[in-house]
Amino acid sequence: SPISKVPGPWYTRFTSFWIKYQEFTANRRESIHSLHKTYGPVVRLGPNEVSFTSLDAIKEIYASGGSGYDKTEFYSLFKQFKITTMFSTLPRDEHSKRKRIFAERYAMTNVMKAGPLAAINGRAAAFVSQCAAAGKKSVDVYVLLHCYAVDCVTHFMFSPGGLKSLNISEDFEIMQELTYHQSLQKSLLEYYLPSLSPYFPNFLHPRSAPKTNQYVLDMVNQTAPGLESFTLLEKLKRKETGLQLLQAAAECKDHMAAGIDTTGDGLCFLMWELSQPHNLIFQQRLRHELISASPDAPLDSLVYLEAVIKEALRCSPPIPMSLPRYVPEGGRTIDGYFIPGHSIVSCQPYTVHRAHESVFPEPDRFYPDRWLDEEGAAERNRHFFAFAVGGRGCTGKNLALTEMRILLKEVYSRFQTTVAPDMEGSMKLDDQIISARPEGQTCKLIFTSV
Ligand code: HEM
Repeated sequence: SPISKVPGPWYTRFTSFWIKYQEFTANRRESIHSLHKTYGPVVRLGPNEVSFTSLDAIKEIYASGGSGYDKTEFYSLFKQFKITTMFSTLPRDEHSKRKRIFAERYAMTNVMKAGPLAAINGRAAAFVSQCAAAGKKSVDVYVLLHCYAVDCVTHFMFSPGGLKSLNISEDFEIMQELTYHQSLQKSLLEYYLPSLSPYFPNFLHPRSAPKTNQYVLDMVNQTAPGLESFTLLEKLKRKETGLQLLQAAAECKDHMAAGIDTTGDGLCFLMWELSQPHNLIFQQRLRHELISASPDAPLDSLVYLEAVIKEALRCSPPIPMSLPRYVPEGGRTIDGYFIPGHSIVSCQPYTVHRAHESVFPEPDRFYPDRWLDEEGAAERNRHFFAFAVGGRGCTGKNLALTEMRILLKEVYSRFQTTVAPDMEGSMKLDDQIISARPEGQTCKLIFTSV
């Protein structure tokens, strides 16, 4: 195979066992990263799989023809209620039809309407009041940020039926169900051994989420009028979308899952970084900008706030792993290598953000100020891959960024955060199927009023 000419360990010419083993042991991301350090921008992961890091490869794989190459069956793992959603649709033509339904709801013009903003501001205020109430005691922001993220996304989809997991214990249980699970190996077993899956004993199946399922079905089946006009569900229930109720429910559940760990973990890594003693200087710069900005200044015009957000998502992208795609029929030449049709190709945000030292010097260092320099700004933005790119890039990007901006403004214009003395959990990236979360699933900080 022409893939045997691609650099990589000799055994990857003959077997995909090595990369599957890395996947099962939650080492796929780190292993691919170290292969790129050894072999350069193109590496062979198996007889039929290659990983890339260059901008040209990103454009070809994810943005050629608008949406890039088709997704692989890996994404079938993300079906909801056994139904294929926009995220788990593999062919790009089918995907773009489905995407048209969502585009207007996730556009900045809709996210910035008074309704969604009031909901996000309300949840940010609930977050801040819990931090203030803790006084000198530590606050586990890992928990509260997951509550914040699930509250915001459910308000966006179902208002006035959004969750209040920051305040209501039944809603808190839904957040817990979505956040605390260990399904990496179980999901991979289903993916690699689908025909055996019906015979697996119960403990080998990924944990179900009965409370979440019931909540989403209740929201979708409710017939009483009153769904706010900006909500996703209001759009999905319209006849012209052609969606059955269960399809609408599957999409909503998918967006709920897509919107909780990503935004929650992204904010958690960010606040953790800003709370390190050697990074308090960046926190001070952020606070200075927030306090001195005019109250009417749009949040996306605050350059230091943007720099902090981008730097956190660059260092610890919530979806840091390979986004696999099939090379189209006939094969394609990518970064100078001919790759046959139906081979699997991918780039992983974690490595794209670290492999180009001329664009991001000292790539492992959290250094928001790098985003302020006008020189090289275009290159940095082009290499920013946390939300992916092209037609299959993140649909919820505008919502996620708005949630992040509002929460950070509320927190850092009021408090200084520092690492709590009783913080013992590990903040190492712990890989899940495609996303990664803090290993200890806890992040204790002290909030001191300023
Ligand atoms: C910081 C927060 C977030 C990050 C870093 C992020 C990142 C990403 C990435 C990298 C992808 C592409 C995945 C792939 O191709 O395999 C993606 C897709 C997606 N994201 Fe996000 N996401 C975030 C928040 C959200 C939120 C809040 C929502 C919705 C409420 C959302 C909904 C989606 C959906 C529906 C897709 C699938 C798009 C498609 O197939 O066309 N995301 N996201």
